[in-house]
Amino acid sequence: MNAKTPLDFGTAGTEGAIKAMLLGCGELGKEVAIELQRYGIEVIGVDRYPNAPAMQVAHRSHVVNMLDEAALKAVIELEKPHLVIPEIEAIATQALAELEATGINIIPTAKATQLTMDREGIRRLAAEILGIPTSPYYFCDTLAEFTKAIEDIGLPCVVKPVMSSSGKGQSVIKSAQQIEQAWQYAQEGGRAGGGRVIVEGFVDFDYEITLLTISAVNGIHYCAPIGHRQEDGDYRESWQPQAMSAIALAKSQEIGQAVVKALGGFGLFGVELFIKGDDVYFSEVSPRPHDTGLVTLISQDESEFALHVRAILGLPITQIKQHGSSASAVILAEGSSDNIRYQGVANALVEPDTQVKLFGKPDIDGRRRLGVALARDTEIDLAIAKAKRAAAKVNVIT
Ligand SMILES: Nc1ncnc2c1ncn2[C@@H]1O[C@H](COP(=O)(O)OP(=O)(O)OP(=O)(O)O)[C@@H](O)[C@H]1O
Ligand SMILES: NCC(=O)N[C@@H]1O[C@H](COP(=O)([O-])[O-])[C@@H](O)[C@H]1O
Ligand SMILES: [Mg+2]
Repeated sequence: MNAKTPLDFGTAGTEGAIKAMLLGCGELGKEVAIELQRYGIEVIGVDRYPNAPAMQVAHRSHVVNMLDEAALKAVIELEKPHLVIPEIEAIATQALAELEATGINIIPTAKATQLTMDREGIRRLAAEILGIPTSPYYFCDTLAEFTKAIEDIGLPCVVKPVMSSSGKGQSVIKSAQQIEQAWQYAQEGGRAGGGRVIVEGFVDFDYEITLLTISAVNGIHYCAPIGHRQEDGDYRESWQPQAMSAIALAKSQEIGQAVVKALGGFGLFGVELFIKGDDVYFSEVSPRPHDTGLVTLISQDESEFALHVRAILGLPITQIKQHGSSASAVILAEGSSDNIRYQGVANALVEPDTQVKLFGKPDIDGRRRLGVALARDTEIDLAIAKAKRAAAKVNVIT
């Protein structure tokens, strides 16, 4: 497994099993759990609610508030996993740092989980320590500081709570009249309640990508760039490969390499970049598989989930085979139900090179991503259109 602590592969459920604990059991963790099991790893799922997608695949699971340091430590001490694999950002990362110091292997490293949980940590690392281009930015604690920062940066600009994800509390400010409202919204959208926000200059990019970058025992590897479209802070469609100039791709890979090396450890990272002409701006990074990378379930011989597992088990990565123009389109639903059903799945699969994945989320209250449609075609535009057609045919009954 990890090059530092090589272990023999064992068999789940027996004495010599390698045990992996997933902190977060959503759709991304579910695919990681499946890939772990393909190597005979014993998988323990942990999330805030029962019957989460990866729990349905894991050997056993625990319902724990992962922001509660004591509760998180207790479940890790109880199970004594060889590998702790964070799947979400909202975790008591201080506890992970303490556990790492006692020899537990936190994927990719406790430092990576700490720096990426807080926008300030990762932004200062990238821009101020590594010297990577980013949007201009300020961190603010009060409305007065916020107003001053916006004057400096200029409009339009983007505000985000430092601790948030999936667009929560995030808004684009286009006129001075929106400043107070945006401040309020950011105060309500933070994971840890109100507090510090980041104000960023708006990057008028041509397109944005996720560069899946893998740090493995035999070096750094990249997947083909993934383009994506975001709406209300969440991705709607992603595609691979995104066409890019050779210069922009080389710059993107250089940034990916610098960031993952600074965060350390083995695993796959989702490096989010904005591209304008040949210029590349770093936005943020997930030290784990990325939602836009769901497209790799159809676009590559080994998905981002399989590659993450390969890397964290200390296995080499040789080649990553890409199957050509591919796309994913999310199946988003709205409603309130604890008996979600799906109609039209057969109809969604009538076209060749189309797949549907239903995550198995046990309930919905508001809007939630419940599945994804995947497609391949001869051109990117055709693949995106095909994936969207398939997603639209799945009718969610709440
Ligand atoms: N400075 C910026 N300029 C232009 N667009 C931006 C900027 N910051 C964010 N965006 C847009 O908003 C999207 C979401 O931003 P970001 O990734 O920072 O939010 P998030 O809450 O971390 O989302 P997720 O958890 O889904 O990654 C980006 O993918 C991009 O489309
Ligand atoms: N952008 C981060 C992301 O995609 N995270 C994925 O969504 C799940 C939470 O879904 P939920 O909000 O429906 O419970 C997480 O567990 C992870 O798999
Ligand atoms: Mg993002």
